[in-house]
Amino acid sequence: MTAQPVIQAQNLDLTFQTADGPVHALKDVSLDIPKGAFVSFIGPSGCGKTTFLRCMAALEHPTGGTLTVNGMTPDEARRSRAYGYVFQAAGLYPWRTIGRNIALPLEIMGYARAERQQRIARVLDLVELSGFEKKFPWQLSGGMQQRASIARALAFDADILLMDEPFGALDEIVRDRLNEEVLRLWDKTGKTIAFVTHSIPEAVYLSTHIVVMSPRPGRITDVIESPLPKDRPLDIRDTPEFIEIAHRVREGLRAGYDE
Ligand SMILES: Nc1ncnc2c1ncn2[C@@H]1O[C@H](COP(=O)(O)OP(=O)(O)OP(=O)(O)O)[C@@H](O)[C@H]1O
Repeated sequence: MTAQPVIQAQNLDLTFQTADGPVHALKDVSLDIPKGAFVSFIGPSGCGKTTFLRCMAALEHPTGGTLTVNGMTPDEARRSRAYGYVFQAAGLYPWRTIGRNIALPLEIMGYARAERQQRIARVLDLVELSGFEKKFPWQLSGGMQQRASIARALAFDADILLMDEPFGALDEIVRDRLNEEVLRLWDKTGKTIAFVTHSIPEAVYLSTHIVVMSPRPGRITDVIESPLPKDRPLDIRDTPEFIEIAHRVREGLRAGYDE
């Protein structure tokens, strides 16, 4: 990885203290994420993918090692709104319209009304939800709600987007479409994206870098730099190059299980 890292983890360690004893969630995790990369984290349940993402967002605090986000501590990065965060569930407030859901972080940050309106229109256009501003979340399909939640994360124009299994709950056809849309969005905006998934095809289709993790304790076992071109139609998944990368990811996951 040659470009200046936007996220840099060195020997990161995190142990949760629980009633049942310590849980070693991350062990000796070192990773550089270059600017503009699309990095997927894949690994079995409990290997620390979400915990790692939450560390980047300053929602968890490592018990060892160092982590910088845009050259700052995660706490500083959070205060300077360096990232947007998209959760597993869309997490929209049901009593607010889509527009007012997107407006909420902008209101908290003190943007004036005209600026808020401009930004809402721009991000709704980016996720192809123009015209849905006045709808309530329950009037939208699951996929549309997830797009609205991405729009909310994009509204304050952070350089980094942290996405925790955003499409896990959706059917495959909708997921395919949203995968295409996220790639288009990434290409258009040049953001750095860290993306957690359980799906090998999703990880391979989306990423410039695939980080394979293994559990107990959670650590990185492989980082695969994708040779696939940036322009990726969905049927790239049938090419030998794609299948070869998927195979390497699967082998990495299997190795983690066998240890
Ligand atoms: N707040 C917490 N307190 C105690 N243990 C935790 C906490 N958060 C996570 N863990 C534990 O840390 C480990 C890693 O959890 P994490 O949610 O990061 O895994 P994951 O790879 O994202 O899993 P999944 O794919 O199921 O979402 C697990 O053993 C989990 O039980």
